[in-house]
Amino acid sequence: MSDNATPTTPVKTTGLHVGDAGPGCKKVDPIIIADGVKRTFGGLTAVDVAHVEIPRGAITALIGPNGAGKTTFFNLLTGFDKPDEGKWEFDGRSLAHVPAYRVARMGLIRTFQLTKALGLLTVLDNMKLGAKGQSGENLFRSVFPFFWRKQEDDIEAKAKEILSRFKLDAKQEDYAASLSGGQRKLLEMARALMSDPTLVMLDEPMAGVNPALTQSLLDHILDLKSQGMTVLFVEHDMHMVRHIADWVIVMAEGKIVAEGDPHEVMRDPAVIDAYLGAHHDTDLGDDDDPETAEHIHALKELIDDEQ
Ligand SMILES: Nc1ncnc2c1ncn2[C@@H]1O[C@H](COP(=O)(O)OP(=O)(O)OP(=O)(O)O)[C@@H](O)[C@H]1O
Repeated sequence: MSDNATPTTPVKTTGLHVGDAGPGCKKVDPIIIADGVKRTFGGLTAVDVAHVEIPRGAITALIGPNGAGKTTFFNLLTGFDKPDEGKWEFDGRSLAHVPAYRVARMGLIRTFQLTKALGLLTVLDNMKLGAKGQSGENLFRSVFPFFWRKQEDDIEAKAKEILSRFKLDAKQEDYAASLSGGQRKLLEMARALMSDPTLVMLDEPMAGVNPALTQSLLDHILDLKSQGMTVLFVEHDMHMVRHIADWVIVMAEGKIVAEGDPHEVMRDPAVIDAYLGAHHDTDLGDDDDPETAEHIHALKELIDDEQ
C-alpha cells in the first residue's frame, strides 16, 4: 500500500484484447460482456452500445464528452436504471433486470459522481453499512445473539482496518457530512471494499478532489488492481486516464466509438471527432463560449498527453 507522498509508478497491464483494438473488440478474459444495450429518454438515445467487453483484472477508463452516455451506461450495468433493450453479463451471469442491491451482492460495486455517503451517519457507521451478508434484525439475531454480536465485531474490525488504510481512522466518529469532498470520495471507495467486490466502478473519482488528496486517490485505485480487483471508471481528467488506465473505451452520442491502450486511443481520429463533435469547424482560438472552451480544453489535454 502506498500511503506516503511518493507517487506510485503504475504497472500497466497489457495483452488484454484479441485481434485489433477497436470498438467492441473481444477481450482475452472479459468480466463484463454487454450486447445491444439501448436506453432512450423520450426522443433522445442516451446509450446505444452494440457490443463491449470489459477486461478482468485491469483498470479501464470510460471517457467521452459531456452527455456521451457514460453515467447512463454505468447506471444500466449496475441495475440503477433499466434499458429499453439489451443484455449483459458479469462474471458469466446475466445481469439484465437484476436490481442494484443484488448486483452489489454479486460483487459489482459502484460509487457515484455526487458521493452518496450518508452525511448524518458517522464515518464508521457508513462503513458498516457497506458490509454484505449481515444477518441484522431478524429471527437469527434473536435466537443466536452470540453469532450476531460476533458478526458485528468482525464487521467493525474490518471497517477500522480499511479506514486506517485510507487514513480516515481519526475521523471514524465524525459525521460524514463534515468530511471534505476528497475525503468523501475516499470514504466511498473504502466503503466499497467492505463487501469484498470483484469489480469496482467509479464515477468521476477525481471530480471535486483537492490536489492534496489526488495522489492518495490514484494510489488507492492502483491498489484495488494490485489486490486482484477489476476497476472501471468514468473520468474527464485525461492526465489521470493516461496515468493509471490499462485500457480506454471512448463513448460519443451513446455509442462506443474507440477502444485501445491509452497511448494509441488518444491518436484515434474518432476520439478527436468525439471531443470536437459539432465544434469541428470552430476556430480553436475561440473559447468565449464555455462549452466550446471545455471541448477545446479536453482536446488539448489529449494532444498534450501524447507529446
Ligand atoms: N433521467 C434522464 N432523463 C432525460 N435525459 C437524460 C436522463 N439521464 C440522462 N439523460 C440524457 O442522456 C444523455 C447522456 O447523459 P449521461 O449523463 O449519461 O452522459 P455522460 O457521458 O455521463 O455526461 P457527463 O460526462 O456530463 O456526466 C444526455 O443527453 C442527458 O441529458
